[in-house]
Amino acid sequence: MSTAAPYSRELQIAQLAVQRAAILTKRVFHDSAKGTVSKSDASPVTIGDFGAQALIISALKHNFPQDQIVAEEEAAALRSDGALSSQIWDLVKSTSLESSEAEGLLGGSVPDESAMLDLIDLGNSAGGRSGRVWTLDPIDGTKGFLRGGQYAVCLALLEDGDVKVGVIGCPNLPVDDSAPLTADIGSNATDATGRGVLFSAVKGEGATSRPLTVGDLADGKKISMKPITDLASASFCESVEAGHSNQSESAQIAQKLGITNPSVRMDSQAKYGSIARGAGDIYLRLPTSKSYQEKIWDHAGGDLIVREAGGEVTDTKGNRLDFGVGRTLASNSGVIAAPKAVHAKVLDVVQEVLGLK
Ligand SMILES: Nc1ncnc2c1ncn2[C@@H]1O[C@H](COP(=O)(O)O)[C@@H](OP(=O)(O)O)[C@H]1O
Ligand SMILES: [Mg+2]
Ligand SMILES: [Mg+2]
Ligand SMILES: [Mg+2]
Repeated sequence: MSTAAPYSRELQIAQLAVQRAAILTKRVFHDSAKGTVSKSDASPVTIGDFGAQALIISALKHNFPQDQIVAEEEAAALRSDGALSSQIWDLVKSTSLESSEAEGLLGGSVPDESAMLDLIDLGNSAGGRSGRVWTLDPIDGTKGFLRGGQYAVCLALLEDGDVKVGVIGCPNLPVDDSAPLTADIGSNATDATGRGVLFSAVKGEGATSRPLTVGDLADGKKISMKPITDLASASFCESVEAGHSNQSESAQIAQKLGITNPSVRMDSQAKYGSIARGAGDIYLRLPTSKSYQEKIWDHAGGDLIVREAGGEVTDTKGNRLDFGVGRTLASNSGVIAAPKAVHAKVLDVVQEVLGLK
């Protein structure tokens, strides 16, 4: 008797749902009006974020009605702004996958505008340590999305707090896994021909990459981190936003490690995907304040994809990221992702520079 690969249905639905949402975000990306509004924390959100969240939750609800969902956005601002809501509805109702069979697997289109708002709000679960919880970032790196840099559509499944499936769609990354991490990957990297990558991982099954929008889902190629012996030639990446990660501490760390290349600054979980496929080596995210708690949707997919590609991911204290404490990584501080062979060395220098030892 043959048994299906673990989580194969969850993986397939997550990949199709991310592909469909990326069709929507790309449409918005090429539109001059992105319907940007400012959230209560002064961060931006666009009609692309809301639309992508509605489409992905619709697919999850159809396939896994019992599962909890922890998603970044909520519909409150749309319920009090009919014009914004109808702009999003125009996008959502007119975005579908080319294959009608695939559309059928996702449950087809969202019935109406009011159902769309309710779907967006289904992402309000508190998360936690028990049961199945999907975590969704419809557009990660909204600032990158707005400036024409990197962004990612991110979906992951947690079971009892442990990441089992991670899928990250990066419309602006080069398809070629060996394309080096250079500064221009971070900016003016629009989704021209040859761009758009879908990273996936299932716990214990490895990580893959494939073109985001063309070809068969089964075409994924195994990816792995670059074996690295000499840190002098390593490349490291970090946020574009200095408010999200301390860039002067990271420069000191790089110098102490003997890294000679300047950091590559790029938005979103495209950083995790890039190091997982060996285009870069190290991802540092150093806290800028004691009070900010990282969000689980900003890290769950990337954490699994990097670990399945042969990497280690911890916080600055050396602890694994704990996705089971709620909507945030309340018990962690920052992120250090690196190939297994050098992670301890990198962590040691991080702790020295941050005064943690
Ligand atoms: N002060 C802060 N410190 C760390 N991360 C922050 C932050 N303020 C916002 N963020 C998060 O940083 C994410 C982007 O990550 P990066 O800097 O790696 O591109 C944002 O995701 P969204 O763009 O989905 O809101 C947001 O959740
Ligand atoms: Mg946001
Ligand atoms: Mg995010
Ligand atoms: Mg987001």
